[in-house]
Order: sequence, then C-alpha cells, then structure tokens
Amino acid sequence: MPTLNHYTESIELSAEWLRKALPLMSRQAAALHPVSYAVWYGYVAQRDPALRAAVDEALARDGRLDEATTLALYQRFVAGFDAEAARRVADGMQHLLAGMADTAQAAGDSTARYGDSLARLSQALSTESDRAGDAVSAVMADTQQMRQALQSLQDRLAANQREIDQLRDEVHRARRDAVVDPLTGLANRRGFDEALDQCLSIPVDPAPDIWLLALDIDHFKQVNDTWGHGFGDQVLRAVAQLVRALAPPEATVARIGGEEFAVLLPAATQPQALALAEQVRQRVSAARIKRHDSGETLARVTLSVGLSRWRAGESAQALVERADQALYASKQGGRDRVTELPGG
Ligand SMILES: Nc1nc2c(ncn2[C@@H]2O[C@H](COP(=O)(O)OP(=O)(O)OP(=O)(O)O)[C@@H](O)[C@H]2O)c(=O)[nH]1
Repeated sequence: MPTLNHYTESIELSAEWLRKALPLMSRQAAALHPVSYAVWYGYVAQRDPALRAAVDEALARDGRLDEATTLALYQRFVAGFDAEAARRVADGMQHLLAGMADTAQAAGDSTARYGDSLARLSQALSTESDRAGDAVSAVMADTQQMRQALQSLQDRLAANQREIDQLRDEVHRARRDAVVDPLTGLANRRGFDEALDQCLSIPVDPAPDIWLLALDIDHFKQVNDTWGHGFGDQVLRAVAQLVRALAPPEATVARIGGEEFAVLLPAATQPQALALAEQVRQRVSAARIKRHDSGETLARVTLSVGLSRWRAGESAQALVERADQALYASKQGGRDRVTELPGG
C-alpha cells in the first residue's frame, strides 16, 4: 500500500508524472485538488496495478471521475495506513516504558530504604562519635539528592507513559477509521476484505456454509441527477441502515463501492441466505425515503442482489467475482431481483 515515504521518485521523474497527470486530471469532473492529484499521480506512475485497473474501470463506466469516485479511489488505494505496524510500535514502546518505570520505582524504593537505615545508623552513632556521625550525615545528604533525582525520573516516565497511552488511542482510532466507511458507518472495502480473508482462513470443522450477498442500488445515477448528490448520500445511509438491521449480528455488512454493498454471512444455510437477500430487496423497494430538507417523498429505490456460496478452497476474489456475476445477472434480468447462479 503506498504511503508518503514511498514516493521516492527523482525530481525529473516526478515532473514527468506531473506533465502526464495534469491533462488527465483536467478532463475529470473532480476538482483539481491534492486528493485527485494523488490518484492521478499513482495512475500515471503505475505505482499500483489495482489502482490503475480501478481507474480504468471507473472511466469505462462513467466516462469521467467525479468527486465521490475520486475520493473513494484515494481512500482505497492511496491513503494506505499500515495500522498494524503502528500498533506494534506503540505497544512495544509502552512495554518498554512500563519496564523502565518499574525499574525506576524499584530503585527509588531501595534508595528510600537505604536512606532510612542510614538515618537510624546516624542516630545511633551520633551519641558515640561525632566524626562518624558527620560522615553518615554526608552520605545521607547524597542519598537525599539521589532520591530526588529518581523521583523526577519517575515523574518524567509517568508523563511519557501518559503520552504513549494517548498515542495508542490515536492509533486505535486511526485503525478504526481505516476500515469504516464514514458516510454509512458500515465497514468499507478494506474492512470487508479483511473480514472476508479472516472468515476464509479460520479452519472450522465441519466447515459452515459461507455466503456472500452483493447488492447494488438500481439506477443510482438517476437518483443523484434528479435529487442531488446530498440526497443520494441520504439514500445510501438509509439503505445501509436497513441492510444492517436485517442482517444477523455475526454478518459483516459493508459499503464496498459507491452504491454497492456486500453482506458476508459466515455461517448460513442456502434458504437463510436467500431469505435475507429477498427480505432486503423487498424492504428497500417498499421503503419511501423522505428528503430531510423539504420532506418530499422519493418514489422508489430498488436493489439488485447477487448471491454466492463459498466453495472449499476457493479464493476470496473468486467468491466475490461469482457474487458479482450473479448481481450482473439480476441487473440484466431487469433489476429489483435476487439471483443465485446455478451451483451457488
Ligand atoms: N451521492 C453519492 N453518489 C455516489 C457516491 N459514490 C458513487 N456515487 C454515484 O453512483 C452512481 C453510480 O452509477 P452507475 O454505476 O452508472 O450505476 P447506476 O446508475 O446505479 O445504474 P445500474 O447500477 O446499472 O442500475 C454514479 O453517478 C456515482 O457518481 C456517493 O458516495 N454518494
């Protein structure tokens, strides 16, 4: 996943990418801001074949890249965040600091005990020999200084520990943000990919049936064109809520593209998966979404759904592709329908 420190091109080469990217950028519907430049820079520099393929696909589909698609591509391919590595570093630092704090505490404790014994000794000696008493007092003064130094070390360590705790919280938040779609609160494409990989990699005996539902709002472009992008977003949120409410708690529900959703059922029978797909389709088509601003009612939004069952040994990509094929068949068949290809 590319991150800033992966941009290692020379000034000449990056200037070359700039010359290539600018004309491409200016042909798009998205504004010419750093986000769109990052996407097009990645495209012309051929940094990531998946980014290139996704841009080509979006261009073939929509003709131009709009704001939403550009942002989605940026989030998916450019704004990579190696959260796992960051978490490991934060955890490691915390472990180290906790160890140092313990050591300082222990040293402080033994110094304190040593100081107390000296005080008692000084008391005992002072009655017998002034010289011995003086020597012990000098050692006690040094001990006192050492105690103060250790105390300030402990204070500094405690402050560092608090800072590390804060950093760790930030890393956790960033990690969460990296897998959540901000518009709907559902998992995003990355969160979905992670959940799917995890689901397929955990060996369970006997293996449960894993089902994937691919859902796509029909003629969503018209919704945007007719009612505006803001209302389009409202529709996306409403559909997301409905799907999440109907899916079982163990399902991963994700928004994996503009108006595309996915439901991963980690253990379901064929009738359960089909019933869920049908129920979602019917409830969406029966729903009437009101515009927040005017209270006007939108006539109708429908969903096309494709269904696929994981075949043992099959890759995540193959499973997703079969769900997409089934979804495509639903679109071809007239939309507002559920399709399960023969053989799941
Ligand atoms: N409001 C809004 N629109 C988005 C977002 N992401 C993508 N879109 C729009 O979704 C639309 C998708 O349109 P198409 O892929 O042509 O598909 P469609 O119009 O739904 O047609 P079919 O899928 O064939 O039924 C495009 O107009 C995108 O601009 C988003 O986050 N918010």
